Amino acid sequence: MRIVIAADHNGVAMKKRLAAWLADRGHEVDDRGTHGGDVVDYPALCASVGEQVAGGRAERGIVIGGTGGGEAIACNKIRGIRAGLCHSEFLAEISSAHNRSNVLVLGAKVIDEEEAVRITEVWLTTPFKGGAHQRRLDQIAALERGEPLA
Ligand SMILES: O=P(O)(O)OC[C@H]1O[C@@H](O)[C@H](O)[C@@H]1O
Repeated sequence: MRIVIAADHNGVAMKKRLAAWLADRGHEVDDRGTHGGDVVDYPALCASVGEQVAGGRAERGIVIGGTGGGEAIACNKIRGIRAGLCHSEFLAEISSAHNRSNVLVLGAKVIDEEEAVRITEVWLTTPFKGGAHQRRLDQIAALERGEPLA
């Protein structure tokens, strides 16, 4: 799978750990930065990841921040992105099974690197359930297009 990843200054070490773990598992990793310790603003990183995924150039995206709260808001502004902020394996499972999230958001101030690996594994391997969840995703897509819901 081609996976695009980014982090702000809070998540550089966690991004490095996840990128190595993903590469070890055979994924192609597109690292969009940031790479150093300087403070950066996360919205452009979120846009970079989101545009790659929404444009079909990556199958999934991962964004790491401090809490991930701002990153989730920013990622979900990109049309076609369903970003899930997941700080447990349960949340990751539901995010994939129900929400078919195509971007995983993590907070490096909330979870440690080993938790991040476990959460990512669950998120990547849990299949979407479809059914009623697809109907709800279709409704979300209609909201995104500015269409009224019945
Ligand atoms: O590290 P500072 O700049 O204080 O705060 C940025 C973080 O605040 C949260 O919205 C995001 O998770 C972002 O990473």
